[in-house]
Amino acid sequence: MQLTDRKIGFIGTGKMGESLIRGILGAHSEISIYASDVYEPALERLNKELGINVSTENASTIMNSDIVVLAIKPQILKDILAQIKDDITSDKLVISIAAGVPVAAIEDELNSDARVIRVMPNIAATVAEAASAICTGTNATAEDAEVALAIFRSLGSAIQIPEKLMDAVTGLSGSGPAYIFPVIEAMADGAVHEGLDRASAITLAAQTVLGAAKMVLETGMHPGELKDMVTSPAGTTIRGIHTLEESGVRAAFMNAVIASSERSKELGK
Ligand SMILES: NC(=O)C1=CN([C@@H]2O[C@H](COP(=O)(O)OP(=O)(O)OC[C@H]3O[C@@H](n4cnc5c(N)ncnc54)[C@H](O)[C@@H]3O)[C@@H](O)[C@H]2O)C=CC1
Ligand SMILES: O=C(O)[C@@H]1CCC=N1
Repeated sequence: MQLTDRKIGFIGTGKMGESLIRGILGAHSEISIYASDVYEPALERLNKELGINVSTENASTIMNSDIVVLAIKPQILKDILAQIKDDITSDKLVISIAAGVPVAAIEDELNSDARVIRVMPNIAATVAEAASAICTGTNATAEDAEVALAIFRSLGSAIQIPEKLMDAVTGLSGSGPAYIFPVIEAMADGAVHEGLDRASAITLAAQTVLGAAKMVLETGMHPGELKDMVTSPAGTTIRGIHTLEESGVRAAFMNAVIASSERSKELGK
């Protein structure tokens, strides 16, 4: 299966649509991308910067594409599906990235033979480091799942999961970059407090998060074991860890993931 033979269309070129387009072009510069949005200045900018085909007509994007990515807000998805229903023929694969919206709710708005896949990517697709999960709808074939996995693996990592776990993934990796950006900023703030310049502090904080993540992924070791490798008896790190534990940092992060997952469930109702 050659991804580069497929034409990919985006309905919605906001933050996530643009992130995915940039990521895909970074991985496969020769792929044909079509995109539509109601906001013309964004389309013009993307056409100028990335050379993609743009239109204010969703029907035009769909007509030109084999794969149609729905990158619009969950709250307007139903209305847009009603508008594009008859343009989505069974030869097209529909990929929805809308948080919370179940595949069945999308299928209900389209013709009965529509091939639908639901994906939860994240904003790090922009730099080909997204963490994505996919699940398939009633008519999506095994090849469709392979195509979706190939697209999202070219933007980072991607796994296939049962749909009932999509809300958990949304709370974890879909929203997760936004939990970590303030962590990087706050760690840098601490070093600025101690006299380091802002730019160096942000670079060191970000590289520290990147390096820690890479160690978890590449060594396969448990994060707790890796933490112990840094923590010398009566050293500096255990002092910092003690302070974090006193602040309830673990409960705070667990609660963030749980709250976000709950919101994803609400969006699906
Ligand atoms: N921002 C993120 O990090 C992530 C977002 N998502 C999902 O991606 C989807 C898009 O989210 P964002 O990009 O953050 O929102 P956004 O608001 O930045 O982008 C939505 C875009 O849809 C466009 N739009 C509105 N009406 C339209 C219409 N009738 N036809 C075509 N385009 C139309 C808007 O002009 C806007 O550019 C949402 O469903 C969200 O749940 C999923 C994972 C991560
Ligand atoms: O905040 C949101 O609703 C979207 C979905 C996951 C990340 N951003």
